[in-house]
Amino acid sequence: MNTSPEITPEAAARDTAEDTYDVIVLGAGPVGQNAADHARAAGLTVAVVERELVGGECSYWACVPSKALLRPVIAVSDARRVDGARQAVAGDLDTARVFARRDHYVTDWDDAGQANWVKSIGADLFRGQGRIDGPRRVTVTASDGGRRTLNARHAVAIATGSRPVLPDVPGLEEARPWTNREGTDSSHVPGRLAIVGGGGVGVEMATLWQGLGAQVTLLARRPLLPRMEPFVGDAVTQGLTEAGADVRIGVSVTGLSRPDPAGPVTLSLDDGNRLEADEVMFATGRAPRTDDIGLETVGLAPGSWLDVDETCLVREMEGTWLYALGDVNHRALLTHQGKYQARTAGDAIGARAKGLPLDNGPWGDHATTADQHAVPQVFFSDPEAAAVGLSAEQATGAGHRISVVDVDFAQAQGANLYADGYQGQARMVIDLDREVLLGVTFVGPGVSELLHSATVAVAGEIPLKRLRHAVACFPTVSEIWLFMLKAYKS
Ligand SMILES: Cc1cc2nc3c(=O)[nH]c(=O)nc-3n(C[C@H](O)[C@H](O)[C@H](O)COP(=O)(O)OP(=O)(O)OC[C@H]3O[C@@H](n4cnc5c(N)ncnc54)[C@H](O)[C@@H]3O)c2cc1C
Ligand SMILES: NC(=O)c1ccc[n+]([C@@H]2O[C@H](COP(=O)([O-])OP(=O)(O)OC[C@H]3O[C@@H](n4cnc5c(N)ncnc54)[C@H](O)[C@@H]3O)[C@@H](O)[C@H]2O)c1
Repeated sequence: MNTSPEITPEAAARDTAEDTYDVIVLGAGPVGQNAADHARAAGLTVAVVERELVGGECSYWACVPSKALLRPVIAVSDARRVDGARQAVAGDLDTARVFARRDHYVTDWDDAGQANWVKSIGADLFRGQGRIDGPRRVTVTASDGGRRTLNARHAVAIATGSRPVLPDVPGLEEARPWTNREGTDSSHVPGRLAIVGGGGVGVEMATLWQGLGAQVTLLARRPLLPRMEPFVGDAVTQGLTEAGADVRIGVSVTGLSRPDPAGPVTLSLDDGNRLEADEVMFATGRAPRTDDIGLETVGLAPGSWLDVDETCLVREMEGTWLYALGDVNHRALLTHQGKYQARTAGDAIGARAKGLPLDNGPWGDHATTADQHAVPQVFFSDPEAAAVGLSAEQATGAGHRISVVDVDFAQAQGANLYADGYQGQARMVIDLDREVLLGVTFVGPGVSELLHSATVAVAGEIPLKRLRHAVACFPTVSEIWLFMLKAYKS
């Protein structure tokens, strides 16, 4: 792991002058990196501050390792759905190779490659804890205590991400629970794993660890994946159950105990039951990493999510200098959406710095309009879950007059050729006043790669009348579009 400080006390003492950059980016996750890239492309000087690993949670303890671990699990499952191939995958997963694959994709938690990339775009990397110290000013404290002050001519972009939130239940500390970190960096399969929380992290972790051979119990207060259409959670619950996991809905943990640190952990549940496991993981949501970044020095509440406008400027701030990108603005806790915000804001910072007019009306170059209308999301569960835009409930809640079209994938021959007895469902939510799509949801094997077609249709506000002319190839899973559009017309 490369976390060595680049600012030694000697270096700090040598360089007493304060450094001034056009833009300072706090946090070098995928979002901070994209903001830096676009600000550099606009010809601005950029300092990037990172306290842990360049690449952020996404590269080392979230998206990348989880998908590297999930892919073998889902690949085997997919093969088992195809007669003739099923017979060739009779054995267990080679967990050592699966973990080695993960280690490859996280570059053994060494960030040298990504740090070099930051330098290659002409930005300066400062390793240490960044804190805002009044308007347009950031101090960086390295792990050896060296301090440096950076001034920003034009902008400070906060891209410090989020951390897991654990419920305040008795025995939490003694239980030494896993979070997304241990759930993605462990190289040992626990015999019994209890996972608390039925959102994206809980569902993917249950899929993954059950697939790797643990006996998983997933404890969720509400039906799984509650932000998606209800049929998604039902299908994913069925998939997990068929894989051998014990999925319990409507259950909360009231206490934990692990008297022997080397022994099992016991969970007390609000239904009166107790559950013994070798490890317990909490996947109960996220909090912004804004508690120790000096927000109080500019009149903002430490630890708060940061409310932003369409260019990602923090709303409660005077002037046009403070931006909040990615998880910290709570728009959509997704890497791709944070990167979209970073590209947009980076370009807006460039335009503002040059005094150019902003193109920040709906769908303009400097507006994150898709955050409101067309956020795509894939959960790599088995079956996969994919959605973009609004669910039927969200659309109705937002005051749209809608029509809902539900179609079973079994109708599409392409789906059946993809997986024998393909089980999956699709839904379109249509704005009846404009005859465009407000949202699309798919659940089924392989639907992750189908989602972008729906994202294009929703973001492009393509009239359904025109969508009919976008012909899906025979025989592909995409033929579902034909059946959805036909069901709407009839
Ligand atoms: C298990 C899991 C799986 C996920 N899978 C997916 C997925 O498949 N697809 C997807 O789109 N999203 C996924 N997500 C969500 C995704 O990880 C986040 O949305 C994404 O990491 C946000 O990027 P970011 O750059 O805002 O924050 P981060 O990736 O968290 O990066 C922030 C960086 O800022 C640094 N930092 C924080 N404070 C300071 C400071 N004061 N000074 C200097 N540096 C600081 C941190 O060290 C970190 O490197 C997943 C999340 C989890 C937990
Ligand atoms: N493939 C992907 O794109 C992907 C994968 C994983 C996570 N993510 C993103 O990361 C973010 C964090 O995911 P997450 O699953 O940690 O959070 P989440 O907020 O999506 O889900 C947490 C769940 O835990 C439940 N919960 C909260 N407190 C609880 C308690 N005490 N006991 C039982 N249940 C409790 C909540 O009701 C909620 O359903 C999400 O926004 C998600 O979209 C994305």
